[in-house]
Amino acid sequence: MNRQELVNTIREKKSYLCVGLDTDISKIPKHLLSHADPVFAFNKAIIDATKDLCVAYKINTAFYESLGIRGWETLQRTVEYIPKGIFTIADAKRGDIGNTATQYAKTFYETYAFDSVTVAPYMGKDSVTPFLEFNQKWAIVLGLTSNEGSKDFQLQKVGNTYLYEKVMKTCASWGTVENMMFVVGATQADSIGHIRSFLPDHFFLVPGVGAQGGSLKDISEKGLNKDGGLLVNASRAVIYAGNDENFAEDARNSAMKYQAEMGMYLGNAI
Ligand SMILES: O=C(O)c1cc(=O)[nH]c(=O)n1[C@@H]1O[C@H](COP(=O)(O)O)[C@@H](O)[C@H]1O
Repeated sequence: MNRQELVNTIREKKSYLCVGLDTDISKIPKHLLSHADPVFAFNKAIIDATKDLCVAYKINTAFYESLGIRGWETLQRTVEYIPKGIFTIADAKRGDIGNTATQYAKTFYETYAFDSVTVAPYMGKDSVTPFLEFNQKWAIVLGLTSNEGSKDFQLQKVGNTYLYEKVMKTCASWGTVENMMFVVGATQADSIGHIRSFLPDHFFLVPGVGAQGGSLKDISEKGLNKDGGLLVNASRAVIYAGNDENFAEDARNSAMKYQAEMGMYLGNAI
């Protein structure tokens, strides 16, 4: 999917919600366990219940890889089930030397046909640029992450500048606003305005609302740009909003609350 199509979808749906399919087989309602592929049965119901409210789905590959070959089959079924016109993210956080990075890019862009993959930039230019060489595909580079450990490296200063800022500016120079996005955690609301000042046009993938406590209001007020420019992810807060026969309806109600709030913020911004 290209940038303009994503922006149009955000405008049409009045939403920048990304639903995170971090589906843990031990957390899905027990009645689904009799299905041939219980995780897919769960994902299918969640997608059916939320597809009109969100503009992206993020599949965290760890939850699938941990199940071995069955997990990869579920991942494939799930990504193929996501309706065309909804942006797909393989949250795989890959990062390796050039020829290996190219294989990772092919895995997620070609074999599984995702629009994008999350990339850890620690190994530098030749670990990131292979993800930029595919038409209408996106590298989503870790910028300032939502977790406690972001203090260990990202929020250390190199000279007068935070390391995350140096990394984001350097990575941005390798790509364009058409093939690169950045992860900025919703728990980093104090910094998102500053990040927007030096990256005015990039899309940010913002995880950390819901279970991690980030404020949708704060990050929206500081992070939205004229094109939307945000994909705000909620995983557990949507997919595990309920845990019985009504789980899909509960997920829909949770997604609807986020979408309604986003509609309000978008109204002022784009
Ligand atoms: O790249 C990510 O998606 C990511 C980056 C980050 O800084 N923080 C973060 O939580 N994530 C992912 O976003 C999702 C958050 O899930 P919930 O906290 O359940 O909404 C998980 O899949 C995390 O792996």
